Formats: sequence, C-alpha cells, structure tokens
Amino acid sequence: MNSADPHSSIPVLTIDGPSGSGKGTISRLVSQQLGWHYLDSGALYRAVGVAAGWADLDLADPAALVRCAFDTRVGFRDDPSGELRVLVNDIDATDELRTETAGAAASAIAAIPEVRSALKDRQRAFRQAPGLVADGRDMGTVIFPDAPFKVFLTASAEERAERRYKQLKDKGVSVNLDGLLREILARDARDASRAVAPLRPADDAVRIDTTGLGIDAVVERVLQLVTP
Ligand SMILES: Nc1ncnc2c1ncn2[C@@H]1O[C@H](COP(=O)(O)OP(=O)(O)OP(=O)(O)O)[C@@H](O)[C@H]1O
Ligand SMILES: Nc1ccn([C@H]2C[C@H](O)[C@@H](COP(=O)(O)O)O2)c(=O)n1
Repeated sequence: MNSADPHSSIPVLTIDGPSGSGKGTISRLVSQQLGWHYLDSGALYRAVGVAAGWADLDLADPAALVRCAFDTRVGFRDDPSGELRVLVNDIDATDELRTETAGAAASAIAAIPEVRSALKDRQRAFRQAPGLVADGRDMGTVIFPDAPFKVFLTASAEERAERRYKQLKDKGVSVNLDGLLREILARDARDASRAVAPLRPADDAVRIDTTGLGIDAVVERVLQLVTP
C-alpha cells in the first residue's frame, strides 16, 4: 500500500478482461450488492474517442488526443431503471459510447501512453469509502496495483461475440455475428499487444473463465472472494 495516499486503505475490487467477458455487467451487480462505488474505466476512453470525433480530431494526432483527454468532462448518472448513463461534456452519450465504432476508437487512442497518463488520476479519484469496484484492462496491473481483490474474467471469443450479438439484437440493432467476432478479436489483439498497460491478468488476479457460466454464477464467485 502507498502510505502517502490517504485512500489506500479503502478496498478495491478490480475486474479486468477482454471485450464481452462481462466485466461491466458483473462489476455493476457486485458493486450494488456490496454498496461500493463503480468505475467503468472503458467509458472514459470511449468518451475521449467520442469527444475527439465530435471535434473532428485526427485519430493519428496524439497531441490533439492528449489535450482532448485532459479537456473532456465525463459524468456518470444512474437512471431510474438502474442503467448507468454517461455524460460527455454534459451531453448524454450513453448509446453512442456503446457502439463498436466507439469501442474501436477507444482502443486506438488507449494505446497512446500520454492519453493513459492523462486519465490516471481521474480513475484513482473513484477510490472512495466504503469501497470501489473498478472494471477495465489495467485496473489490477496499473491503476490499483495494491487492490486487495483482483479478478480477470475471460470467455471464449465465440461466446463473447454471441453475447454481444444478442445484446445488440435485443436493442434492435442489426448485426452480423462473424463481423462481431472479427471486431472482438481485433480489439483484443490491439489491447493486449500495446506497449503500455496491455490487457493482461495481474499476477495476483483470480482468473474466472465465464464460458458457459451464467451471470448469477459469476457474481456469486466474485462475491465469495470479497466476502468469503
Ligand atoms: N456470464 C455471462 N453469461 C451470459 N451473458 C453474459 C455474461 N456476462 C455478461 N453477459 C452479457 O454479455 C454482454 C456483454 O457484457 P458486458 O458489456 O458486461 O461485457 P464487457 O466485458 O464489459 O464488454 P466491453 O469491454 O466491450 O465493455 C451483455 O449483454 C451481458 O448481459
Ligand atoms: N482500463 C482500460 C479500459 C479501457 N481501455 C480501452 C481498450 C478498450 O478496447 C476500450 C473500450 O473499453 P470497454 O468499454 O470495452 O471496456 O478502451 C483501456 O485501454 N484500458
């Protein structure tokens, strides 16, 4: 633990993993059960990507993207149905953020080390009493390396593509399963191969393969780690 950090005694559960492994779903449910705060770190990267698009920035211009990462305001709000809404520069951008286009843009800008640095303190500020559940790619390795509880969720790429297919179909979005599988594999490869904070399990993370495992069963396993 870092004794200079007044928040270092506040417990954190990190949930990392590839796209579609269920990080967001499981983190939200577990945070609700524990009464802890929730950080969707991917939403921050997605918000910067979307804000960069709104400003017509060139995704090949790192300096402009770093400025955008510092300048973009991101707010989280629970709507009455319990869904997490995300405000980008005070505009509700929840639906735009969830598209695969926004995911791919986030993955591309997340490979820029200075963008990652620009978002570091913002993520750490979510560590508030009584505790935090943080979901992303580098929560356990870089942002909260001292977290007492770490999980790395996986599932086969095929199952993750099917989950995403079902999710989008339920929302009335017409999608192609093979295309989704290709997008998921491409994003995994980019997130895992970047030089800084690549997607990988922390050495002390508990790995849970959720292939064929329902949401309730995964929630139960994760909760057992925190409250055995
Ligand atoms: N264990 C599971 N079994 C079946 N479906 C699941 C499971 N976990 C999550 N899902 C479903 O899979 C879809 C994707 O889940 P979720 O958005 O939580 O993944 P994610 O890892 O946060 O993805 P991303 O990194 O792209 O944001 C959702 O529709 C969710 O309900
Ligand atoms: N801690 C994080 C969170 C997210 N990213 C990048 C890489 C992802 O592909 C993209 C979108 O994340 P998602 O909303 O799908 O979890 O953002 C990252 O590099 N580090």
